[in-house]
Amino acid sequence: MIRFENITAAYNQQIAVNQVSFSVNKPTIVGILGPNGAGKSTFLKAALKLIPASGNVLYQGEPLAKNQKEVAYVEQKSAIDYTFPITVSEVVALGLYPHLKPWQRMKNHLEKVNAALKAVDMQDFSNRQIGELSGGQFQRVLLARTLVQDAKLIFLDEPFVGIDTTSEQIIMELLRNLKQKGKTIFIVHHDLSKVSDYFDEILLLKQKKIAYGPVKEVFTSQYLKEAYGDYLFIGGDLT
Ligand SMILES: Nc1ncnc2c1ncn2[C@@H]1O[C@H](COP(=O)(O)OP(=O)(O)OP(=O)(O)O)[C@@H](O)[C@H]1O
Repeated sequence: MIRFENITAAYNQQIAVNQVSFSVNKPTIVGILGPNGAGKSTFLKAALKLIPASGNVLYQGEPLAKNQKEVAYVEQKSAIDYTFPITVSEVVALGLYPHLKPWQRMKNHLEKVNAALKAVDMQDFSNRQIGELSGGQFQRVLLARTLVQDAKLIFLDEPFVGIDTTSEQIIMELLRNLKQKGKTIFIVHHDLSKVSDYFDEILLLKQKKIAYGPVKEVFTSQYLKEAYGDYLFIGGDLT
């Protein structure tokens, strides 16, 4: 379904992601894990060609670039300008623009935006400025933008940083529903305690691929030691 081939990226000639290849063959929730600076965010940006990179991404056998409509990407929160004067419903509507034709009626568009806001339990905030939201509320709005886009492939960079447990549960439940509907979701994540709960498969990264596969096969002390070194302690069984 989707194949990443030799994804490589560098900053100032310093390699950040080195020849990463793997395939996902069915709707899956994929966790991208690794220590600070491992190249997790860079891998997403390189795969989506948001930064100069080499390698290929094939979706259904075709270059992903030919299927831009099927890609939704939510960047790390720190990369977003909260002071930009835009309302919640306007942010969500941005997800529709790749699909919206000029003659399509506004009403339809508003219905979709409202339905997506309802799905993330943010319907009461539609006219708020984004600068007036909490971190978790804002993350839910970004997810609503992804929902209206109706993309097959969803890439989320650290969606749970700084958000409360309720928001995290709402988002995870939504992502599981999206998987049931045939979507594949990639999540850069750093909290190792939730791995078995959240993900079907994981990519363990430390510049190069340490391992990719089902959680049971990859979330092992041997691979974790390779990625994180000797000092990692999670406690109890890993899976
Ligand atoms: N814009 C940039 N310019 C130069 N170097 C960068 C840039 N962005 C990232 N790097 C470097 O590339 C490497 C990978 O960074 P990246 O942000 O992809 O890691 P990460 O695994 O997402 O880290 P974290 O868990 O800390 O968010 C790091 O050494 C980082 O310092």
